Amino acid sequence: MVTVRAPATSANLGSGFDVFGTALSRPADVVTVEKAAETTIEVTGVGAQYIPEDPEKNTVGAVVEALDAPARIHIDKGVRPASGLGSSAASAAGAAVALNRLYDRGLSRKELVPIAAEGEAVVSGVAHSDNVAPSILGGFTVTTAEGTRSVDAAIPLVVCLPDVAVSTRDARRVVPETAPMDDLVETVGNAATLAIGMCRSDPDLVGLGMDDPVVTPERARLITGYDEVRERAFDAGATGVTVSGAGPAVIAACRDRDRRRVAAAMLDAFDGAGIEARAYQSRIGRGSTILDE
Ligand SMILES: Nc1ncnc2c1ncn2[C@@H]1O[C@H](COP(=O)(O)OP(=O)(O)OP(=O)(O)O)[C@@H](O)[C@H]1O
Ligand SMILES: N[C@@H](CCO)C(=O)O
Repeated sequence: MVTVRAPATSANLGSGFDVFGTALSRPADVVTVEKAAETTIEVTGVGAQYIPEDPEKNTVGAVVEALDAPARIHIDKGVRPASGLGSSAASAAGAAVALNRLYDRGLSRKELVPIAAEGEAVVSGVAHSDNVAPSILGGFTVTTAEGTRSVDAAIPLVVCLPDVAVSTRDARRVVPETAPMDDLVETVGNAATLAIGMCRSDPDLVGLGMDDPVVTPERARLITGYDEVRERAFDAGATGVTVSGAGPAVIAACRDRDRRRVAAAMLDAFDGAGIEARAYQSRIGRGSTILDE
């Protein structure tokens, strides 16, 4: 038996659509696997009632197939589904790390990234790796067709999750098919700024680089209260604010001393819009961890 804690993640960070991701220090899924002749999946925890236990429909089923590793699997969800916090990816990442160990497949963490991404194709139609990569590797990750690069960074984050669901599949439908050259230039500049900020663990540069003129404005429309939440977070000291993943969670970078104030301001703004929410005072964290074997 192997048990793995797989963290929530935030993809995109504004300027890095389908490329950037960060592991969050909290929340997390806990995935336990045991060898079995046939694969079965049991899901408990936050939002478990919305998650299929059929291996064909759960992200973990695709990982089992890819590793040829049938197992009895228990997923204890800490990451709510359809949150923008890489819920589907956390389970897939945890299963990939756990099954690799259970069956002694000997794959490196980086080699497990495309395997876990197969699970994302099951739910969103695209095997994007920007959530599974940080959930497996930890830190700040950059994923391209050439593979994944990662760096540890110490950046305080606040993630505010409203009590509404947005599916990644739906949120991908509003992404523009093309972008004007000016927007492309702005996005490249922001993404490069953010990457330098991560390498220097500088929350000001990271926040500055989180702006995105192409994808985020379209997705923000799906989140009631987004503009107010963003403004209030900046007023409270956030250095950057954007949609987390496909939403509806909103993520802010800040300094340690401002984290509580930013969290309170974001919650208050959602409350003003009539939306219940919860805030995670988080930071960039480590990747999947084997808890027990
Ligand atoms: N193991 C799993 N954990 C969570 N959701 C799962 C899992 N397997 C299948 N799903 C399905 O995936 C969907 C949630 O995934 P989705 O990508 O929409 O949200 P998310 O992972 O929280 O968001 P994002 O990718 O934007 O961070 C739900 O429909 C859920 O039923
Ligand atoms: N990059 C993906 C992440 C989903 O969490 C998207 O934004 O659709």
